[in-house]
Amino acid sequence: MKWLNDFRELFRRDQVWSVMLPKQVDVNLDKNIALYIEDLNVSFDGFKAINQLNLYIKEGELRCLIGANGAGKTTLMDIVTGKTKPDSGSVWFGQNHDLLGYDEAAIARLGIGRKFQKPTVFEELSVFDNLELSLKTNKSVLPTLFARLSHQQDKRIAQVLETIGLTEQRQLAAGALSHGQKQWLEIGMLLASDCRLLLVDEPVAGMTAEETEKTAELLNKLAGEHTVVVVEHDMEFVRSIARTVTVLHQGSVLAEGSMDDIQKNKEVIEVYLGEEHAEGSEAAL
Ligand SMILES: Nc1ncnc2c1ncn2[C@@H]1O[C@H](COP(=O)(O)OP(=O)(O)OP(=O)(O)O)[C@@H](O)[C@H]1O
Repeated sequence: MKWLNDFRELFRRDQVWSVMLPKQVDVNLDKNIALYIEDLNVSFDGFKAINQLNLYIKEGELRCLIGANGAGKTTLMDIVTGKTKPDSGSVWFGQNHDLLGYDEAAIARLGIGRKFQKPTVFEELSVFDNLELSLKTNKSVLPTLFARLSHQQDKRIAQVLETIGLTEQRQLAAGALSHGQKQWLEIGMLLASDCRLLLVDEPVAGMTAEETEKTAELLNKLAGEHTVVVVEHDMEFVRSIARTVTVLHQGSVLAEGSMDDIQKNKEVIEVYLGEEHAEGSEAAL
């Protein structure tokens, strides 16, 4: 009975109809640059928080942004994610998405995700359910009503659990996780939502030494397949993950290079430790 088989196939438990799938976003990365930031300026009540800032992030790189308090790191992240609109300049994702023309939701749909310092997981829900909620599926009413997890989606969650090292905790309520595990879960939620560019704010604040080490491994693992920008104050951690470090100062890029280069940079030493340390010192950055 062919019609019965066809009917069964159509309503299979793990069936995901095309109407349920989100549209794929095309990001042109031909030039191998994920994020272009040029001549960016933002003032708050006349104070220049971002000042003629230029920054290019390569596709698949892991970049660390450092800078003293007030250097403009958070404001920069706010601009990339659409929370703050700059006074002038440009911000492009790949070569075909002018981010300044998009709102926050549209930027998230492009695959740009942010993890704030404080984890914001759904504490009552299991680790698995948190990830399921983040899957990039069509969240409009009809598909949501009929949606069931497909085999592929199940496999995707299993992959993410493996990547973030929480396979054993999959049924545990997120609220019962340690601080470090919650941070990894939140990174996993960005992965489950098919994030291509991850902006990660102070990931190791409040973590134990062991958790910090695991976080370094995780971020290193993500680079390549994802582009990762990490804002961090913990220099030890930055040294352990960064290939390229960008130092922001008064809303502009002060220096860029390997951690070794940055440590020897006279201007950076002056800014961090004051001029008296600049002479012949490789400051304890
Ligand atoms: N909405 C706002 N209104 C007024 N001033 C602001 C606003 N947002 C940021 N600023 C100011 O802009 C400057 C840059 O702030 P920002 O938070 O981007 O720095 P930061 O490098 O992230 O610092 P921190 O490491 O302390 O988080 C600061 O002097 C801050 O007070």
